[in-house]
Amino acid sequence: MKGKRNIFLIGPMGAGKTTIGKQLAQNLHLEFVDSDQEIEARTGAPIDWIFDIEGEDGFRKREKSIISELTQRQGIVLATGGGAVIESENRTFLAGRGIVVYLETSIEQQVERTRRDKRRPLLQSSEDPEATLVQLHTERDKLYREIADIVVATNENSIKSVANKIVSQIGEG
Ligand SMILES: Nc1ncnc2c1ncn2[C@@H]1O[C@H](COP(=O)(O)OP(=O)(O)OP(=O)(O)O)[C@@H](O)[C@H]1O
Ligand SMILES: O=C(O)C1=C[C@@H](O)[C@@H](O)[C@H](O)C1
Ligand SMILES: [Mg+2]
Repeated sequence: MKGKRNIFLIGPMGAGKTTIGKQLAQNLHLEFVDSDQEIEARTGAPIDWIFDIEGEDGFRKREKSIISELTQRQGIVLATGGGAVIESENRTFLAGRGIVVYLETSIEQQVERTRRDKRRPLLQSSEDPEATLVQLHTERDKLYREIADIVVATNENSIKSVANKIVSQIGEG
């Protein structure tokens, strides 16, 4: 059934997965879910605390369990964490259970959009956030592309126009 399909947004920090995901869910009358927010709600602690106390490994275990669960739902727009694609089982679930949309953004935009945010420990702990973003892009771009059904640039476009672009590309517009 058409209304039951899922849309999974992937891409780096600051690509707009959370922001655009909310708009897209509204446009398509689907439920919006954000894996980072679900992890925080269930753990009862913000992401930077989880990283401090359990390390990145602990966070990735929680993320794996959430992605496995959320991708079994139907009719959702899921904004994933920027590093969700690192884990091969997450890639399998995302690719197999919905339409995967890679939101692509320049490093400059990522730097700008994440500058004021204090909830991204990989950038907070870095002396050179731009270099960290370049490094992450080098490691992850191929993983995003491996599972993406469509790739959408979010650089110059407003949130609404990116959401509209996704709707027309996935064929519901
Ligand atoms: N197309 C856009 N135009 C202008 N601002 C944007 C756009 N997309 C996102 N932003 C802004 O950039 C910031 C980061 O966006 P957002 O939190 O949605 O990114 P994200 O991909 O969910 O990142 P993360 O992986 O860290 O969760 C927000 O303040 C948001 O309002
Ligand atoms: O790119 C990443 O590895 C991360 C992105 C965020 O969405 C969070 O999931 C967390 O800060 C890690
Ligand atoms: Mg987000």
